[in-house]
Amino acid sequence: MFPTPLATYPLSSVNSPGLRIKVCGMRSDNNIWEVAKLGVDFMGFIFYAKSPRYVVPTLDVKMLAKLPPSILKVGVFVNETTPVIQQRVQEYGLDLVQLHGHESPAQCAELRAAGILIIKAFSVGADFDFAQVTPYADCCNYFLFDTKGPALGGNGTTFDWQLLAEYPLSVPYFLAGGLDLAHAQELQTLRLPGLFGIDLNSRFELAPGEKDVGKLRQLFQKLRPGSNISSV
Ligand SMILES: O=C(O)c1ccccc1N[C@@H]1O[C@H](COP(=O)(O)O)[C@@H](O)[C@H]1O
Repeated sequence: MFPTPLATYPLSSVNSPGLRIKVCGMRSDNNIWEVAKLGVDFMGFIFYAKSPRYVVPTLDVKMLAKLPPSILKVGVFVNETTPVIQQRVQEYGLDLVQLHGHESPAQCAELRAAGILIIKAFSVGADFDFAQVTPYADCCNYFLFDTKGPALGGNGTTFDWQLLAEYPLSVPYFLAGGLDLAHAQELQTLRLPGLFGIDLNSRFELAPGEKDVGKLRQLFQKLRPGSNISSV
């Protein structure tokens, strides 16, 4: 069901056999470390200068290298050039890139040919058509479905998740857009074809880029009861 990604990353490199959890928009050392202790599977860093979560001025590359390899580091880019993405991947030791703009299938293929693993994001509105996703199926490792809104990401609003009940492809995807603690119960029972993980961002913040670790812990405890969330 999940051919490319799980072949690339053995299951043992991911903490949970259930829904994978990505926490995105991390910026500061202490906060990164505290979130790491929760047992997050993917951690996202935003390399988009117009975002309030832009990471370049605050991120310590050496600190990032100390994260356990079980936490996959995702660089989030918006309409960035291939050479810049490649440079950031090398510089920060990123495991995957999340392309959150209007990147073409050709650019995804180019990055993939360079050995880079790709999460391609799509903005979902009421009129969403999976036909726009199909050309990306052969060149991306994961998809991410976010809510269409005024900003290209980080809008903090949800979309109708049942639109994904019609998902016709085999590429696994992350559910994103305004996920909050209040969704815990719904997420526990959510069954959608291809759903691989969830992406937590602005609804778990004290300030842009500063995650509320207590609130995140509550969600982890609800989604992963009985797991040791402070094992790092
Ligand atoms: O968070 C941002 O500032 C951001 C900016 C540009 C592109 C993506 C961004 N974040 C991504 O947006 C989604 C949804 O976030 P939210 O839960 O609605 O706040 C998430 O995938 C982030 O990775």
